[in-house]
Amino acid sequence: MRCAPLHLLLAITSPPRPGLHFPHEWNQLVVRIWSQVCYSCLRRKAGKGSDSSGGCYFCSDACREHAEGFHGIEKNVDWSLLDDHCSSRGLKYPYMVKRLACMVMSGAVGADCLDILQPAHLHQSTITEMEEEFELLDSTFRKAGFQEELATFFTKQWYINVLARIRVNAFRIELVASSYEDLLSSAIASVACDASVGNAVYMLPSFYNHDCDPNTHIVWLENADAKLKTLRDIDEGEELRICYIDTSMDVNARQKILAEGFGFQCRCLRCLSGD
Ligand SMILES: C[S@@+](CC[C@H](N)C(=O)[O-])C[C@H]1O[C@@H](n2cnc3c(N)ncnc32)[C@H](O)[C@@H]1O
Repeated sequence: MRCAPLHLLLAITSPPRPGLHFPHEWNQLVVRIWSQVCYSCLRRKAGKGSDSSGGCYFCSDACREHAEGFHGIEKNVDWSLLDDHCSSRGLKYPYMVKRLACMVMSGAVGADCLDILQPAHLHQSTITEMEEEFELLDSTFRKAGFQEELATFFTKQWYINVLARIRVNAFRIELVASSYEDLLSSAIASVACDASVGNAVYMLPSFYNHDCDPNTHIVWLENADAKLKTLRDIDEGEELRICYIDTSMDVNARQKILAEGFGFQCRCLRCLSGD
């Protein structure tokens, strides 16, 4: 998790303040977890709505068009083995690699589109797990007849490289409820799927470093469009930093989570002062 949960309360009780806006089109990858949100942009389904695209809800024609290429591939594949694998282990990121592979096959993005992002440092045991996941995804695609489309890019190394970048740079998206009914639905969803409606990798926000006393935070109100808001006045030239974890923990707990979850030793001023 990369943003402190505090933003949920702030956003409900105060009107949105102007901030830097990262529109949905800037996302390389958005994957939903909760089915009650738009397949493409993660906007919450209004009322009962209708699933008119093979059980998938799209909030607008624009979203349907945006997803046309990768959805066209995804709906022709039997994902049950991957679903079993991920749900039994609580994994979400393999779904992002799967989505990226479908986007590459449909020509929406290049296979190297995430290469600019910093990868996670991986232990050999993690690489072995990723190799097994690759085999599973590869055979799933092949069973569905996508051999030719995979041939140009889909290798074990590609899978590991992409997943290593997603692990460090993906945001967990929690949408703010806009009505009491929504709030109830969110509560149910949070029990069922860990409060998040999806995950996304954004290009520019991936370059923000972490700080245990951040000067900005990222919020989502309606969909996967992200806003960067300041938490205090920012001096000219000051680096914008967000927090990747819950910063209410003590320095040892924070360092442990950042080392184990993100693979780095935090060198922010708060940590350096031992606070
Ligand atoms: C999402 S990336 C941030 C952008 C990255 N610095 C870059 O140049 O692309 C996260 C990585 O940045 C580095 N990083 C971020 N915040 C840090 C901090 N407070 N202390 C030390 N390293 C940090 C770590 O290597 C971490 O894995």
